[in-house]
Order: sequence, then structure tokens, then C-alpha cells
Amino acid sequence: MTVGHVLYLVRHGEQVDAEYGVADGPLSPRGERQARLIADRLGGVPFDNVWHSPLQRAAETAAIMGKQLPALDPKPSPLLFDCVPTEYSPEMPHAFEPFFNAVSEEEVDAGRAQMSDAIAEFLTPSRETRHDLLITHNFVIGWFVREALSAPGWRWVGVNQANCGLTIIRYRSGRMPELVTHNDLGHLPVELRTGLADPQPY
Ligand SMILES: O=C(O)[C@@H](CO)OP(=O)(O)O
Repeated sequence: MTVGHVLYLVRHGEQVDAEYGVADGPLSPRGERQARLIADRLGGVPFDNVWHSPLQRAAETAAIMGKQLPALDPKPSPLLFDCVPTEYSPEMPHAFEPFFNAVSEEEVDAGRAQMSDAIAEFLTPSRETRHDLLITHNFVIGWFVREALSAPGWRWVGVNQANCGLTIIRYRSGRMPELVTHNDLGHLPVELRTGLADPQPY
């Protein structure tokens, strides 16, 4: 039986001053520890490809992982940039509306196009065994999980991942996409489970 195409989705480590809503920046000391721990967690996986968002917080996460796992050869991909893939939809809880009011139509159009290309590029079945690591952003992973489950377009909101949480989706020919694990934080001690609106200590 073939293993198929296995996608390991990792949200970047915690960014310095993330709580102040800064656009990008280096990893915090906690973010660096998170990156080392997710590298330990994935140490035995024979990765075929490693792609990361070009933003600094994702590139630094990839660099730390690459230092610890020298077989990795991380490459930037613009398909993994942070983005907003849809506009507000009435099916979403009202609490999300103010967030979308601050996002322009152009940004949403760009996000939608980027996610369409990203799905065509990354979320594909394979007859061969393939292990790909994608280091990216919360909304991008939420969109990929929604896509794997064939959930409606608005349902990416509220699908959240902690910094350096691990989500795995497997694609096999003739099978439905399989969500193997979502936002697994088993490799992170409680004080390193950051990036979620509600703390997740378990
Ligand atoms: O701003 C955020 O909450 C998310 C959106 O994707 O981004 P990041 O994973 O880069 O923190």
C-alpha cells in the first residue's frame, strides 16, 4: 500500500511583538524554541520538499529547522504568503465582521487567487510516496484544512493553529483527502502553546 502524498503543515514560530499586530518581524525567543521542538518532532520524516512563506517569521522558522535537520532544503514559495482567502460571509459569526471590514477587495481577490494556485500546486494525490513540509500562516493552513474536508468556502475562519503546531493531511489516488492530525501540540510544553485566541494547555 502506498503512503501517498503527505503534507505536514506548520504555522511559523511566535514572532516578536505579535500581540501588537505588527506586519512581520523576527521570531521571539519562544518562537525559536518552538521551531527547534517541531524540528525534533519531525526529525524522522524523509522529506522530499520543504517550502516556506517568504515572510521573515516563516523563513526564520524554516532556517532553524534546517539547521537542526541538515537534510532539509527549505525554499521560499509566494503561494504560502499570509493572505485572506474570502470576504465576510453571513454564515460566519458576527464577531468576525470587524476584521473583514479592514480588508480591501483587492486583498481578498489576491488571497483567493493565491489559494487557488496553492491548492493546485500542493494539495495533490500521488501514486508515489511523497513527504512535503509547508511552513506557513494560520489562515493558509485553515484554508487547506477546509479544502481537504470539502467544507464551504467561508469555513476557513475559526480553523486555528498554534505557533509550530502540526497539521497533517494525506492525499492518495482514489481516496478522499485524510486529515491525519490537526494542530497537534504534543511536542510543545504548555508555556510554548502560543498564537491561539484561547489558551490550549492540554
Ligand atoms: O495574523 C494572523 O493571525 C495569521 C493569519 O494567517 O497570521 P500568522 O500565522 O502569520 O500569525
